[in-house]
Amino acid sequence: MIEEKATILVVDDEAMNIQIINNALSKDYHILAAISGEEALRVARRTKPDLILLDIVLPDISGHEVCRALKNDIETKHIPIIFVTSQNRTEDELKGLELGAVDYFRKPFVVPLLQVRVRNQIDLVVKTRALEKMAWVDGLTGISNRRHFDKKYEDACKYAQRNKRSICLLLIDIDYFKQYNDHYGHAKGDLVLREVAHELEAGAARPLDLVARYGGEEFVILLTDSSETEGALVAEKVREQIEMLAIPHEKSLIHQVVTVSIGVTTSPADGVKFDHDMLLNTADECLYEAKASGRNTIVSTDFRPTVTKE
Ligand SMILES: Nc1nc2c(ncn2[C@@H]2O[C@H](COP(=O)(O)OP(=O)(O)OP(=O)(O)O)[C@@H](O)[C@H]2O)c(=O)[nH]1
Repeated sequence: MIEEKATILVVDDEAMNIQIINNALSKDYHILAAISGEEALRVARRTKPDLILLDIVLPDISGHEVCRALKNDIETKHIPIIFVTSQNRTEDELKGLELGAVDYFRKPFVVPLLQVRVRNQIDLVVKTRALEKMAWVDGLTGISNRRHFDKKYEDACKYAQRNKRSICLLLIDIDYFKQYNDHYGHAKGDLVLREVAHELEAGAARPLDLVARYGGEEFVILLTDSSETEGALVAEKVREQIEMLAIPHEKSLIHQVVTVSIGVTTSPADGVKFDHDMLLNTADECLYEAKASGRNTIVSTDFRPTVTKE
C-alpha cells in the first residue's frame, strides 16, 4: 500500500472540470491541479504525482506534448497518464495511447466510472512499487541488494562525470566472520549481518547515500557528491559505531567484539571519464590493505583510476 494518500495531478484549463474531479476523488486522494501544459510539466517534475489526469486541449502546449515530454524525462516517465478529453475521435485516443498513456476517457464524466478507473490505476502503481522494491531489496537485511547498487552506481558515475563531482565508495567487510559463524552458528551470524546493515544505514543517512549488501558479509556504501575527506569520515564513524555495538566475538583474533574493515576511494572530480569497475577495484584494494594491516580499520586512497578513451 502507498502509506499516505496517493497524489493525482489534474490538468484541465476549465475550473469546473477540476472541481468535478476534485469532488469525485479528493476523499481518497491528494489532488493537485494545473491549468496549462507548462504548469503541468512544472508541477509533475516537482511533485512526481502517482497519476496524472490530462486534458488534451490546453491553452499553451497540447496534452499530447505534455505526455511526450513527461515520457522522455527519466524522472517522470514512470508516472501513469490518463487522458481526459471531450474529443472523441479515435485517432486522438490512439495517439494518446501510443504516446504511453495508460487509459483514456471522455467528458462529460461518469463519476463512478472515473472513480473505479482511477482506483484500478492506483492499485497497479502500488503493486508495481511493491514488486520493484522486492527486486531491489536484500531479503536478509532489508537494505538494497547488489542489483540495486549496480544500477545506482552506474547512474552516480554518470552524474559525477557530467557534473564534475566526485563520488565515494566504501567497501565494508566483517572481520573474522567465518569464525563467528563457526562458533555461534549461522542464525546468529545472520543477526550480526542485520545489525551491521542497520548501523551502516544510520551512518550514511543523507538522502542520496546508498547502503547495499554487496556479497555475503560484504557491504558497500555509495556517497554521491562527496570528497575523499567526507568518505573517510563516514567510514571512520561507521567503523567505530560497529565496534561500539560490542557484539561479543570470542573467536576474533584482534578484539573480542565484532568489527569491520573498510576500503574507501573517491572518483575524480574534474569530469574526466573513469573506468567504473576500476574504481570498485580500488576500493577493494583498500579493503584488502585494511585487512592486511590488522583489521578493524579503514584505508582510504585518492588513487585515480585509469582514464578510459572513448
Ligand atoms: N550467517 C551468514 N553468514 C554468511 C552469509 N553470507 C556469507 N556468510 C559467511 O561469511 C563468511 C566469510 O568468511 P571469509 O570470507 O573467510 O572472511 P572472514 O572470516 O570474515 O575473514 P576476514 O574477512 O579475512 O576477516 C563465510 O563463513 C560465509 O559463510 C549469510 O548470509 N549469513
